[in-house]
Amino acid sequence: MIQNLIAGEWVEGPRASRNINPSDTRDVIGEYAQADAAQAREAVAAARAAFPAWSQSTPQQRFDLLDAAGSEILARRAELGDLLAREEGKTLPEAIGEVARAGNIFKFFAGEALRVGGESIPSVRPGIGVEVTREPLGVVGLITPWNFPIAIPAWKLAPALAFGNTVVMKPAELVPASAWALADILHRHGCPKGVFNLVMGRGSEVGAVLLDDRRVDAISFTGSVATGQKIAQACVARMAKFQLEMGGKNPMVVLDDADLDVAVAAAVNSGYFSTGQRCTASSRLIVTRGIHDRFVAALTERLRSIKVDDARKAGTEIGPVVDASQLEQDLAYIAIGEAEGARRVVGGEVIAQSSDGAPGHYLRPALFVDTTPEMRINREEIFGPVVSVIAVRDYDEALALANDTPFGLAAGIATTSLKHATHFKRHAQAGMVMVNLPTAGVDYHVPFGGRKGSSHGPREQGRYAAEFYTTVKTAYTQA
Ligand SMILES: NC(=O)C1=CN([C@@H]2O[C@H](COP(=O)(O)OP(=O)(O)OC[C@H]3O[C@@H](n4cnc5c(N)ncnc54)[C@H](OP(=O)(O)O)[C@@H]3O)[C@@H](O)[C@H]2O)C=CC1
Ligand SMILES: O=C(O)CCC(=O)C(=O)O
Repeated sequence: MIQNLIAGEWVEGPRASRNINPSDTRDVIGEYAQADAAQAREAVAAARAAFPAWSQSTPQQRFDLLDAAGSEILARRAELGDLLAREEGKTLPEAIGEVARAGNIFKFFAGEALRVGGESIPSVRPGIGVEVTREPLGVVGLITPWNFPIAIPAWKLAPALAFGNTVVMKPAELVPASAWALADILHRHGCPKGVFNLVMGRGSEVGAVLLDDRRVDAISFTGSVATGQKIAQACVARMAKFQLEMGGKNPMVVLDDADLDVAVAAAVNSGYFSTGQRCTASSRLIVTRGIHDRFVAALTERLRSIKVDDARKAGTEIGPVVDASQLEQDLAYIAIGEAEGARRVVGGEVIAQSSDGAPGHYLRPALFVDTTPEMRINREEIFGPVVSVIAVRDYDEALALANDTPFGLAAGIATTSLKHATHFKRHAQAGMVMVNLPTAGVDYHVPFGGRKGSSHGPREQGRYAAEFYTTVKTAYTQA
């Protein structure tokens, strides 16, 4: 059994879960310990006990740990990428890219540990000095999803540690291996006992402890809206700080003046790569009528030839869906789209096996046209390779529809018009806007997050991560 890390010790769980490869469901990656509530509480106690010393550690100590972890992750990107592709099902190049992203995130926050600063501001009263400093929060609980098994843990964990917090992390049950690799790396590089604790297990059990235990000062979560709402309620009830990154129904606008190749490439990447399982995926393509037919024809042709296969096979462009229940959700939405009167022009068929005959959760990427904004497929997050096209008259109608959603994570536009690109950047109601680029696949050193129902709390990543992982103190001194 592959163990949890609690108080610097590797510990068995009362149960174990099997980590299954979605490209070949006969392939069991390993048996991973599942912590129970009692072990989760032990992990919280360990993090609490480790906090005083870690919060007083020098920036050099934190830099050294994070920098060493980053170097190892980068050096092992091919091996860890293979593991990630095997447990989650994104393609090998995507998985290796994600591992590199995680390594770079550790390096970035190693630097941030050295840069934690403050301000000295003259008081409005004579003879008084004011200092503004940032302090760690205490114990931070990290609850992470399955779709970015190493990058999301990294972008929560690295800033938490850089700013002097101790951590209990609960990765998604479906993808324990990448999170375990992070724990192993930190442990071997001398992370002090209790500073980082890994508790793999069920959200309803292990996650629930993190939400309810008063010794946990803050929660950072990425996942579904439904779970995010539960987390918000639990944190508000005991006044814990929290940060939520949830779903998206991200629009990509394609205008008549767009470069067709650029628009199709951005749509394919945004909508279908990583099997559409990204909160930044564009699942609504809002297309003006002058380019609509050409765009749909070119996109359909590209999708007909796209290679859906084993995630780790050379040449695969789209891997499997992560598991049977997500595949069921994708198929249910395809049926809903058809029942709503949308026309499926390509894809949507289950493929039972890889090209080598391995049983997996494969789905041909689906495209709906003749859709209307009020259809459920245009309002709810599907989280699979299922995309719809909405035809519009002009830019103004496109912008209005792009913003007509309860979500606000990312929004894209394909256009050669500087006027429309500039206007869209200003008026898209989203946390991230992309011009002539996919909406998914973001940089690791700049803020990440959204508005409306997509996100709550301060931004993640880049310098802005300090807003969540520190608390500000204002000190007055009479000389
Ligand atoms: N925006 C995004 O980045 C993501 C969105 N999603 C959306 O969510 C849907 C469902 O995916 P799913 O993985 O079930 O998402 P969840 O929101 O259920 O899972 C995200 C994390 O929260 C944990 N969790 C679940 N329930 C609780 C709870 N009551 N208390 C504390 N933690 C909890 C999960 O644990 P565990 O899984 O181990 O039980 C996991 O670690 C997807 O189909 C997709 O639409 C999913 C992933 C990422
Ligand atoms: O698009 C990306 O690079 C990040 C997406 C993401 O964080 C998510 O899907 O949860």
